[in-house]
Amino acid sequence: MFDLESWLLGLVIILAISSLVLFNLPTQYGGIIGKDRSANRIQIIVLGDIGRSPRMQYHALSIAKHGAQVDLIGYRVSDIHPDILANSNAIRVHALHPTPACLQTKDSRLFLVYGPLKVLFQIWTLWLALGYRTKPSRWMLVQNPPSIPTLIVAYVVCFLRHTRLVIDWHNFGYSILALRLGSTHPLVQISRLYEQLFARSAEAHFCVTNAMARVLERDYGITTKILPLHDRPASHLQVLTEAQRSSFLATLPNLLSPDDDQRLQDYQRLVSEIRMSKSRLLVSSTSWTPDEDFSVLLEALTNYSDLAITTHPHLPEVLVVVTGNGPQKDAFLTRIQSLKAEEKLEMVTIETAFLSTSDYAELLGSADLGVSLHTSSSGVDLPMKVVDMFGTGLPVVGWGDFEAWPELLHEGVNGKSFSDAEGLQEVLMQLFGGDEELLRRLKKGAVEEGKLRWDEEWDRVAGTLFFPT
Ligand SMILES: Nc1nc2c(ncn2[C@@H]2O[C@H](COP(=O)(O)OP(=O)(O)O[C@H]3O[C@H](CO)[C@@H](O)[C@H](O)[C@@H]3O)[C@@H](O)[C@H]2O)c(=O)[nH]1
Repeated sequence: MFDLESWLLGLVIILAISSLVLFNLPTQYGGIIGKDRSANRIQIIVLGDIGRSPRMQYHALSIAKHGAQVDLIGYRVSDIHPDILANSNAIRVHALHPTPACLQTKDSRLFLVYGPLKVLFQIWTLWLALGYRTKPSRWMLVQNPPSIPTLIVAYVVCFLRHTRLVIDWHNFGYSILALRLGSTHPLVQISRLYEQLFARSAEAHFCVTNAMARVLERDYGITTKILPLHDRPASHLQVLTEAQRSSFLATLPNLLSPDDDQRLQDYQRLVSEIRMSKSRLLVSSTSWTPDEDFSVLLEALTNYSDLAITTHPHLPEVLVVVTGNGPQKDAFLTRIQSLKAEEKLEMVTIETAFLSTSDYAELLGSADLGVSLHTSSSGVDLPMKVVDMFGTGLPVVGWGDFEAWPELLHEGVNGKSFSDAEGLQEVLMQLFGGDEELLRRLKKGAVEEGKLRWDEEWDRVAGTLFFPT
C-alpha cells in the first residue's frame, strides 16, 4: 500500500516531532541539559490566590530565611504578605494566568462542558509556570487541595526536571468536592482515587494535624515520610499592649468603610464602649467557603440580641467583624440585610471587611473573642484562623465536632467549643454576660498557646527535610 518513500517520509516527520518535543522539554535540576547545580531552589505552588494562602507564604519566608531561592507560583488577586514583597531577591512571585471569565460558570449543567475546559487551561498554565517560567529546582512544594490538576502536573514536571516532590496537605480535595456533590458522586470517588494515586508519587509529605498523618498512612497507603507540621502563628501576629489596642480601635470605624455619617457615628460610639468593656468586639475570619456555616453564627446572634433586649438586659451590645473574601460572602450580606429589616439584630452590629495583613493582626489583637465556624470536611484539618487568634492572645469559641479539634483547642483552657447555634449562643452569654473571670482565664490560655511560633515549628519539622545538617 505504502511505498518506501512514504515510509521514509513518515519516519522523518516522527523523528522531527520527537526531537522537537525532546529539545523543548523542561530543563533538569542538576541534569545534563541546563545544569543548575549551584542553586538551592524551591518551587512553591498553590492553585489559588497567593495572598489568601497564608501557610504557603509562610513556607516561602521560612525557606528564604535559610538562604534558598524560592519561586512562589499561584494567582495574584489579593495583597501578598509584605515581607515576601520586601524579600524579592530571594522570593520571586510568578502569577498564574487567571482562568478566562468565559470558562467560569455556576450553572451545574454547563459545568460538565466548562469544567474540563477550565482544567485543560489550568494544566497548560501550570505546565508553563512549573516547567518553563521557573528554573529547575531541587524541591517542589505543592499545596493540596486543590488536587486537580495540580498533583498530576507537579508529578510530571518533577519527573522530567529531576525535582523532588513534597505535598503539603491542608485537607483532602475529594472531601471538599463531596460538600458540593455528595460523597457517593462518581466524580468524588474518581477524585479520591486520583489524589491517592499521586500522593504515593511524592518523596515526602507535610500535613496540618497528627490525625491527618494517620489518615494518609492508613487510607492513602503512603509509605514515604509524613511530617505533621502544625500551623503556628507567624511573627506579625502579636499580643497588643493596651495603648496599641486603643490606637487601633480608634481607626476601626473608618476601616469598616461606613456608607454615611450616621453609620460612622454608630461605629465610633460602639468602639468607645468596647474600649471601656461596656460593649464587646467579636471577630471571625473566613474564605467564605461551604465548609463554614455562618447561619449558625447568625442564629446565635439573633437569639442573643432577642434575649439582650428582653429577659437578659445585662448582656452587652456586640460588634461583630467578619474578615476575608470568598464565594459565599454576598449571600451572608443579603441575609444580614433582611435580619436588620426584621429588627432582629438590635443589640448586634455585623460588618465584613478584608484588611491589610497588619490591620488583620491588630483587629484580632483588639477583639474580646474570636469565633471559628470551620466544620472540617475531612474531620482532620484545622482552621488557620484559630492559630492567628491565639497568636494575638485572643481566646476562641469554635465549632468543635470533629476529630482534629482537640489538637488545637483545649476546652476551658484557651477557648470553648460548640456544636450548634444554641451552644454558641450559650457560650456568648456566659462569656459576655458576666463570667469575666472565665474570659480572663481563656485569654491567658490563648496567650500561652500562641507562644510556640511558626518559625520554630517549621525549623523543627520542615527545616530538617529541606536543610539537613
Ligand atoms: N490579610 C488578610 N487575611 C485574612 C483576612 N481574613 C482572613 N484572612 C486570611 O484567611 C485565613 C482564613 O482563611 P480560611 O480559608 O478560612 O482558612 P482556615 O479555614 O482557617 O484554614 C484552612 O486553610 C489553612 C491555610 O491554607 C490550612 O492550613 C487549614 O488546614 C485549613 O484548610 C486567615 O488565616 C488569614 O490568613 C483579612 O481581612 N485580611
